[in-house]
Amino acid sequence: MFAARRALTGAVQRRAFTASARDLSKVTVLGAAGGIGQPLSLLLKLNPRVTDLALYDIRGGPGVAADISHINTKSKVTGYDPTPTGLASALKGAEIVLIPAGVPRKPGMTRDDLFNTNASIVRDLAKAAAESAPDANILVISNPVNSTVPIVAEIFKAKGVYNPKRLFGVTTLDVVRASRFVSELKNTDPVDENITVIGGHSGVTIVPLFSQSSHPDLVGDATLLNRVQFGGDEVVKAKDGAGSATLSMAMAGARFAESLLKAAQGEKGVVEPTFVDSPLYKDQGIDFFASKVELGPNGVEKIHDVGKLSGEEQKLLDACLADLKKVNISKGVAFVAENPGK
Ligand SMILES: NC(=O)c1ccc[n+]([C@@H]2O[C@H](COP(=O)([O-])OP(=O)(O)OC[C@H]3O[C@@H](n4cnc5c(N)ncnc54)[C@H](O)[C@@H]3O)[C@@H](O)[C@H]2O)c1
Ligand SMILES: O=C(O)C[C@H](O)C(=O)O
Repeated sequence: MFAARRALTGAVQRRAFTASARDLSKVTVLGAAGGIGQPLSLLLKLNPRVTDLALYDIRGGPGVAADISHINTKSKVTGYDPTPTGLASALKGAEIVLIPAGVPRKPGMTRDDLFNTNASIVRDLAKAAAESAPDANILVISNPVNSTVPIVAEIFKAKGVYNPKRLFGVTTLDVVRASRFVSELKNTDPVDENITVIGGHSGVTIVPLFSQSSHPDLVGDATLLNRVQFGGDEVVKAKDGAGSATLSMAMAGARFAESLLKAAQGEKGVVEPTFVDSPLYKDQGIDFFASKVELGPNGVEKIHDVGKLSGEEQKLLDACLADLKKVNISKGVAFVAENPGK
């Protein structure tokens, strides 16, 4: 009798927890007044799954929040400045933290050239997140993603709160671009194109797998491959000194956040390629890798392996792995070891 009552109470409590998790989804954007931050915040305000939107920036957070808060959707919007409690308040209770804070490229720069500035920005924001939102899903947008994600991991490890299932490098823009570029070539609707992109998020570490799409004939199309791998450069060049992709990135970031929220709210089969702490190439010393990841209430549910590749794709993957190993990941890890910050 008592056991039955305990079981019932447990079930009710679990339901209550699930219901409250469903009802309350706080999303925090760090760098919310920037080129990505503003349209990203706008898209999140339009998402009915988001109940609380916290917008933080070193300048302009409250202004963007006041503007967006007039939009007639249900969520509550709050803006934060870097006051002594601003960042912690923005983070407290967040289910998802998106980080687009940092400087963008100018023509002639690689993403790696951003490392010196963005590494410490991401490190310090990661520290704040580890302290105020240790259980949140952290979505890293700031470049170079292949190095900034390991920085966040090192900080969370140092704080004793690292959960590899809740850290994501956002590579969705590569998938979005690949689908769009293929649809242009094949005269199809881009929403029907689902191109898997694996590896990382810069140059040769971006590896689209056309052999696994409905257009295997596109394997070996060097122009298309170059456009997917260097799509970011196309935008940097066109903006001519005014920054890099912001609007398409905002859409990609909002899509990834929506996928996480859907999965957290119980939807099954939500799969997105993303750069995560991955077992796939750890034996080669590569701790982070983007492949298709099934998302769930705990973040990463299942990491898919890369599947069958064509010979050409295998060569692209080999080049990607060499770059990830040689430069990107270890650079982030070494940065935190040498510059632990305050
Ligand atoms: N992952 C991707 O696919 C992808 C795509 C596009 C851009 N990016 C990267 O996103 C980053 C942001 O790009 P952007 O175009 O929005 O740049 P931006 O300069 O327009 O905006 C950056 C914002 O970050 C803020 N900021 C700087 N330091 C901060 C800190 N310590 N705390 C909080 N906010 C801080 C700035 O005030 C600014 O509002 C860049 O590093 C860029 O390379 C990544
Ligand atoms: O290209 C950049 O520097 C920004 C971003 O990573 C992109 O792919 O557009």
